[in-house]
Amino acid sequence: MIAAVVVDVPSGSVNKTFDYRIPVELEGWAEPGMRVIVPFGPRKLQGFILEIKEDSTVKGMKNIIEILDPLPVLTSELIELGRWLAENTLSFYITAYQAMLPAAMKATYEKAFQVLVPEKLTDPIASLFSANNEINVSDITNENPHLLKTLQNLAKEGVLDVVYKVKNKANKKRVKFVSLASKDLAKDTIQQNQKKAEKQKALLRELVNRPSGEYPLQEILTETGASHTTAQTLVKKGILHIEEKEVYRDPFQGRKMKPSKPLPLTENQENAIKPILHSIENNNHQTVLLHGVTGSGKTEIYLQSIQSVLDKGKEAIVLVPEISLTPQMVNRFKGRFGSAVAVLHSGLSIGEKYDEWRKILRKEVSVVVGARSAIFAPFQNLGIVIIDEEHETSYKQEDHPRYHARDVAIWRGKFHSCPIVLGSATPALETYARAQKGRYQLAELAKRVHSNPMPEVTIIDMREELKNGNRSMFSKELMDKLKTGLEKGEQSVLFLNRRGYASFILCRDCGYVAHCPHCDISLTFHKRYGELKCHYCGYKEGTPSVCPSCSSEHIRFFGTGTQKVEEELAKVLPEARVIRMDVDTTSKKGSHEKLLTAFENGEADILLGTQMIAKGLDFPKVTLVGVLAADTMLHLPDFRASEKTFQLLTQVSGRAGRHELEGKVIVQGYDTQHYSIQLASKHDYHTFYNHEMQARKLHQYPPFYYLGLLTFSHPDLMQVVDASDKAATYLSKRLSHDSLLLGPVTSPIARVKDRYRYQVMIKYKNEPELRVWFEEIIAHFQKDKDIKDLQITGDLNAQTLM
Ligand SMILES: Nc1ncnc2c1ncn2[C@@H]1O[C@H](COP(=O)(O)OP(=O)(O)OP(=O)(O)O)[C@@H](O)[C@H]1O
Ligand SMILES: [Zn+2]
Ligand SMILES: [Zn+2]
Repeated sequence: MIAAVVVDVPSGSVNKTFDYRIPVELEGWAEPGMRVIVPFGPRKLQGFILEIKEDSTVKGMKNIIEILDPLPVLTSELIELGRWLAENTLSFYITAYQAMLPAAMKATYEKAFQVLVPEKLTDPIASLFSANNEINVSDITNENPHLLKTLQNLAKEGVLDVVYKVKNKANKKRVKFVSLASKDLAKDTIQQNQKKAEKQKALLRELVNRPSGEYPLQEILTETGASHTTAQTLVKKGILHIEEKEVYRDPFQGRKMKPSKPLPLTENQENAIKPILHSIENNNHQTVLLHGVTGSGKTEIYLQSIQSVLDKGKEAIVLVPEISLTPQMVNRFKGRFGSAVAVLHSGLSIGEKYDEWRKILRKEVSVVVGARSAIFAPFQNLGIVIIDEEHETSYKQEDHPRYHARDVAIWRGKFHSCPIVLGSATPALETYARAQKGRYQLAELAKRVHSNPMPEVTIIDMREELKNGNRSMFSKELMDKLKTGLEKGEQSVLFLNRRGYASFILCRDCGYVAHCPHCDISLTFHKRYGELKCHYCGYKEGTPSVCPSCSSEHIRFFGTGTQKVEEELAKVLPEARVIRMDVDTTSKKGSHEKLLTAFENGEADILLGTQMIAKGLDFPKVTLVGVLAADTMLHLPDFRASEKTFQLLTQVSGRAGRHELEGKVIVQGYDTQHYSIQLASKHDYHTFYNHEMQARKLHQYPPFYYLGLLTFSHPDLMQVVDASDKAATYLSKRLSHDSLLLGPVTSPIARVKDRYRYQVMIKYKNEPELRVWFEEIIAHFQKDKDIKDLQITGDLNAQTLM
């Protein structure tokens, strides 16, 4: 039998399957979807069997060396999905398949020298191989590049051999345990009064004082302050034993989950869940947009839909944006479905992720809650996919393969004839437009559960505050409300929008922000050249020293950090207990959860934070939400700036007054007249939608046009300019006249890691050949040996241009 294998070489010329013979001893075992190790040139590579067939026309076929999996890790559905994914995202097949699997299953490769003719080796080389017949190349290069040359020469002479090894990343969790070789020996060592070895003695004393047995090495080291080297020294002296053992990983070990029962649905919820249940019962595919205001009970609808899927013996995937994948969120699903739930998110270690994923493959769970890549969960009887906060940009992967989880979900929904539910209080414009056209079914929840009102929003113009002599970052009203909240023992959330920090200039007196005259986006400030620049069309102008609109000198770069806000709070409200949540305070594993739990338990009065506190939080005692600098994001060089601002303000406001206590929101900003701020304060999605659609139509942006984007990067600016120029010319000859070609221009991020970046943008409605042209361009430059280091990425449906 023959296996068609796609191998782990992400390159254009290898982007196909290769035929390998299945050796007799592996016949009957090999199946499509299994990982294998195959010879490829001089190397050994990991690959996936995509197909098993009777024969092949290939001459001189080699044998499969090894099969890595007892069962296929890619189901036949995923094999098909991978093909579609690779083709539609302009990725290599191998990249698409690897994206579907946990990182632990990706191979790493090792090159090593092995001794062929030991007699010909002289010292010191011979001694290198004394312990083992083999040395990894990676072990040498770091320490001694000179030695590498010697070994390479020996390999040329045939004294050494070069072998390629495939490593599986550690799949099982291993922990080092330490024990004493003999207690007496340890005691003797402690007695010797050697001054230097204090740490060694401390370590031994710790173990002597404990009941004999093994202890996790890390625990002992932490306890005694000794280092790994100290422990190793004692092992060499024969006083200690260290042994690695396997332990089981459970990210939710020892965590208490509050069990929950289905709630009787409100009338609104009853209506909204109908189309979903209908699709489940009739086994037909349907995409349902669940548009429900914050606190309208969307989650309860998700839970009950999942229940009916489980009742039919099917499985469910729930996607949640990474930053709202909080323990609170997970508990809502674990509380209802208990151990039937697996969780996949980036906070887990590679191994924990792998373990959770295996539970899915082994059918030990039937619900998975996770971030973007959980859409590839290898369920075989999928009954529903729910995408919460469907408008979130993190559902689009901005690296190969550039897929959008929403598109993959719909593909799988068609395959399994099951519903896809897109939930949001602020659906993406594209999504709502499709619902209006009837391509998606629309279900709306216009009211909060129990009809408690949406919080009242007050907009404060900080220019006015400045005029009235208030130079602080808090408006008078926000200060007053913070104080009242403190007195009443209620909680407040302060939100600082950090996106767009210092990248544009703003007049503190009149709110003026420089815009491109051609593109309807703000100009980006480039400190190095002291100029303002448009990242879409290349327009530029000098930085003004006075405001062009009101001649004020208070024109400056905008930006304030959370830390500064915290300091200011300590000055003006010293009695308030503040928890600050930003990248700095949450970088340690588990700290995110700790801070939220502390706030939930009332250990603080104010939660101050960035984007990460905007979503999903459901705290009963929060009555006030303050938004500092609501408008910073409006000025990002992004055609979605208004949409993102509206979404964010709506989300943040939605954190207030979700339960018995009434909520209040104060939004501060400079450009407060902007429709996205005004309409968010009125909780008016529909007007916003209509307004924004007009703007998009006028400026030819999605959802009226798709954006195709080709990005070029190279360390040499001239190469990038030249290549992008050629590509633009190539495309301009082929594009239909309904399409628009923009550029080449520098990318919004003009240089990354010393590589210059240029882009060509195509706005198009229907361009069926575009994928082929992109592929041709990419292939053309790959063949050109002179510009070897040129990287080109293509995206047929770019979500952002940043
Ligand atoms: N039918 C119901 N009866 C009683 N309480 C309910 C019902 N449905 C939901 N709730 C409660 O109402 C609150 C808000 O619901 P939920 O968090 O699901 O809203 P949401 O629409 O997901 O909000 P957001 O988009 O802001 O996250 C929750 O505390 C939830 O337990
Ligand atoms: Zn001004
Ligand atoms: Zn422009």
